[in-house]
Amino acid sequence: MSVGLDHLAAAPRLLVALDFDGTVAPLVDDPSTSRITADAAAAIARLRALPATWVAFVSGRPLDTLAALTASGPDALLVGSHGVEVSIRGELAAARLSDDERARMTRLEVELEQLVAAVPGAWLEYKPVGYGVPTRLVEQAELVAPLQQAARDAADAIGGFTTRLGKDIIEFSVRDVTKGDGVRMLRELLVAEEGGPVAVLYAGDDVTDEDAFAVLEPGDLGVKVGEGDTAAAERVADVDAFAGLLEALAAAREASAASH
Ligand SMILES: O=P(O)(O)OC[C@H]1O[C@H](O[C@H]2O[C@H](CO)[C@@H](O)[C@H](O)[C@H]2O)[C@H](O)[C@@H](O)[C@@H]1O
Repeated sequence: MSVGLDHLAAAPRLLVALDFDGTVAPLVDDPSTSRITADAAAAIARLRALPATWVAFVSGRPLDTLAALTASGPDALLVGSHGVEVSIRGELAAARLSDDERARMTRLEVELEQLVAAVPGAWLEYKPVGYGVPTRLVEQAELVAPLQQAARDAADAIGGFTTRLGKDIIEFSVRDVTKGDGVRMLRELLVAEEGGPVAVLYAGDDVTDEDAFAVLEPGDLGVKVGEGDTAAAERVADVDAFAGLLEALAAAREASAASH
């Protein structure tokens, strides 16, 4: 076990904040079929059962989808839509779009629908504060870059969109909020409730997770799942390896709790 995990195992208060796709659930072609692995689910259940230990999901997924995919109960801490939507133990902070935001989304929707219709295998994800254009199933790989550029141009022409390039997806949001904002909010919430510092483990696999790694503080640990540039201090190879890390953390924290 790394020094980082030892430290987290003994931390007086611990927040385990997890990205979903590519971190606890393997990437698949159809996002509706994504499932958290049994090993990750078991480790998360063990962590949740420990004192002063909280598990949150921080995802680009819409909040309702994230809640369903993580089988979240009333105690869940969820951040969806890359930080825009929040649900704290059932208390929902949904995104209320202004008339201007709604109008810009409608304009972009029309343009994106036309663009994906012209590229076999492309389709449109309709999200509460924007759209995703998944390209995983695009039949002709050479059409992906032009599609993404045309989608980017359409969003730029309308204005006011945050663009994110993820794994086989380009996404557009009318809100400039990030997963980093979500992690910061979760930490502040727990610090206020518990009256003391909270160590954070954040894990993620994609570029959007770098916003969360960027808000980590001394005593926290960032874990990058898979390849790619990262500011995270640790890296594991894949979803299964990360489930192993969660299991090791759960075991070490159980031992730490038993010794106090
Ligand atoms: O922040 P995350 O929990 O990682 O969610 C980010 C996006 O995840 C989904 O797309 C990704 O997973 C899909 C299913 O495995 C995969 O087909 C796609 O290539 C990945 O980019 C989801 O569809 C998006 O809406 C999320 O924003």
